[in-house]
Amino acid sequence: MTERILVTGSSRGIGRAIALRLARAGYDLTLHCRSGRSEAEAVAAEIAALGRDADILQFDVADREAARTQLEAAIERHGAWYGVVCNAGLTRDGAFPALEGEDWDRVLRTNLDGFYNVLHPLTMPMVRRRAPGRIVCITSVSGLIGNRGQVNYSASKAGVIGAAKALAIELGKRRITVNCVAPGLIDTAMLDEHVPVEEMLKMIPAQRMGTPEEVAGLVNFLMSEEAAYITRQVIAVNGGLC
Ligand SMILES: NC(=O)C1=CN([C@@H]2O[C@H](COP(=O)(O)OP(=O)(O)OC[C@H]3O[C@@H](n4cnc5c(N)ncnc54)[C@H](O)[C@@H]3O)[C@@H](O)[C@H]2O)C=CC1
Ligand SMILES: CC(C)c1ccc(C(=O)O)c(O)c1O
Repeated sequence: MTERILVTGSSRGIGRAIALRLARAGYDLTLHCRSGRSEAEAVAAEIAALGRDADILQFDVADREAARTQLEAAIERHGAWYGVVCNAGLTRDGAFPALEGEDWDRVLRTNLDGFYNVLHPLTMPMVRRRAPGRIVCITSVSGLIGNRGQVNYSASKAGVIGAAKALAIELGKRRITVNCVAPGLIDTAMLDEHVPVEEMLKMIPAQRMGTPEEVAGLVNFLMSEEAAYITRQVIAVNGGLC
């Protein structure tokens, strides 16, 4: 049977590129969105045109109950996933003195709690498959070195890196790898208006933004059999930014 991979936040941007890349590599997909149902359906149609299957889940990753209910129901339908890409995430940028509690909470609830809310219901079913598995978390250069105006976001992504490294230890013996991909500045429609793109370009040796497809290529490799001995790592895709 074809292996199936869940990609959260795959209706657009980096998540969409990852889903399409994985479909081209021969996997079936579970797409996921919060509100962009019609965009997710368009991605599913592209995947069907590639000859692969795609179903769609819709929930807020910050909503623990909704995530568990939907994920457990999907496992009932098609069994545990071979792979999971925790990609859904958001920014609410602002200089720290001006950062509202709401901006802190929203970013931490989505990016860090989302790790628990999505992966906790899936991990034991993955273990019970008694087969290799793959977990990839999309973090950020912000989680590695911090970034001005992103105290909340940097904390959330650094938290995910710590969580992923710990989970990699717990799952290592089960042949389930857990890695982080840390993109730098990637050209998506949703780059926060506060991100000083021109300033950042000066610090990037490659002198350009990355593309979602360049992130997707690495995720595809980490999903492959060839990557079985790579776990507990954070791999950057950032044009040399750090
Ligand atoms: N664009 C960039 O320069 C960089 C992006 N990243 C990370 O890459 C990932 C994807 O980002 P992009 O594609 O650029 O952004 P995007 O905004 O285009 O895509 C994010 C996706 O996550 C979903 N999402 C956000 N909050 C959600 C929630 N509470 N529940 C369910 N889904 C939710 C959105 O609906 C969207 O589909 C994020 O984790 C982001 O932090 C990391 C480094 C750089
Ligand atoms: C500082 C990093 C490169 C960054 C910048 C902007 C966004 C965004 O607006 O989504 C990110 O997610 C980042 O990780």
